[in-house]
Amino acid sequence: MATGRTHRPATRSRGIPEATVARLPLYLRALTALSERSVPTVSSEELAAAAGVNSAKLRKDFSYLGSYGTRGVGYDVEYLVYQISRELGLTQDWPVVIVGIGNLGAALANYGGFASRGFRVAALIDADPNMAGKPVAGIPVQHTDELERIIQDNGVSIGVIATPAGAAQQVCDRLVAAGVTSILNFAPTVLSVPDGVDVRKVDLSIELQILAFHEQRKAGEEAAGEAAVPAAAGRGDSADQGPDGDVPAVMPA
Ligand SMILES: NC(=O)c1ccc[n+]([C@@H]2O[C@H](COP(=O)([O-])OP(=O)(O)OC[C@H]3O[C@@H](n4cnc5c(N)ncnc54)[C@H](O)[C@@H]3O)[C@@H](O)[C@H]2O)c1
Repeated sequence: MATGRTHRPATRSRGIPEATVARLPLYLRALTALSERSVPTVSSEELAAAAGVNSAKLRKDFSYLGSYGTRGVGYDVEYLVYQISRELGLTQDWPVVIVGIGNLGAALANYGGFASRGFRVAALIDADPNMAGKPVAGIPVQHTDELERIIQDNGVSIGVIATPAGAAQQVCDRLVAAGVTSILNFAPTVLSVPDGVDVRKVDLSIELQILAFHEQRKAGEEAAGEAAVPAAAGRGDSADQGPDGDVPAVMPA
């Protein structure tokens, strides 16, 4: 999915630009696949192709990590997995709470990809008293009355909001007051948060709208009988993957 920006400045820890941070998960996903196939080294071109990123951009991104590869050999896959995981803070376990366990919240709770990437679902929280105690993905749903205690007991710093839009700001305020400093917001609303709290917004309908824009443009070009537009000039090697180039589907908060 595609990344926009958080409420943090464009440049963050140790001078790594936000756009580079947004691409690190793409490299990590490609590198993990190579690691699972026991591939020891990879060239910047191969890795860039696997991650869907331009290779010059990849080399620049890795230079921020102090990783330059070896000429004629490429990058050491296992070391890069470690380096990127460390940079992203994935070498530690992150307890996450999901608030709003409807269709989307339940689907997220059932998604195995969080745990395998170090994000443990510590609790599922919903305002519906009829859901309290019912297991979703093997975890009993807890009532919102318990929200503050759950956050504190589990040392949760990351919250996922999957409530209706009208409830999202209030849920956000409670999460922040209880100590959450990073929020992944699926509700179609703009959240306001104090300084120091990062919000990332996921909106699949916006991604579809961007694709619709490109579809419309392609149709227009065909109708005008124009010569085929090279991929890099038309939708771009990155423009079709998100607002910030080759980055995942999360929008600015
Ligand atoms: N970002 C995306 O791409 C995307 C995709 C699908 C849905 N959504 C959004 O995700 C949200 C959830 O969608 P859904 O289909 O799962 O809805 P849903 O109605 O199935 O579930 C919402 C859940 O939130 C709970 N809830 C309501 N108010 C609450 C509160 N104050 N505190 C805690 N829980 C509360 C409800 O009891 C319900 O269980 C909606 O805002 C929807 O627009 C976003």
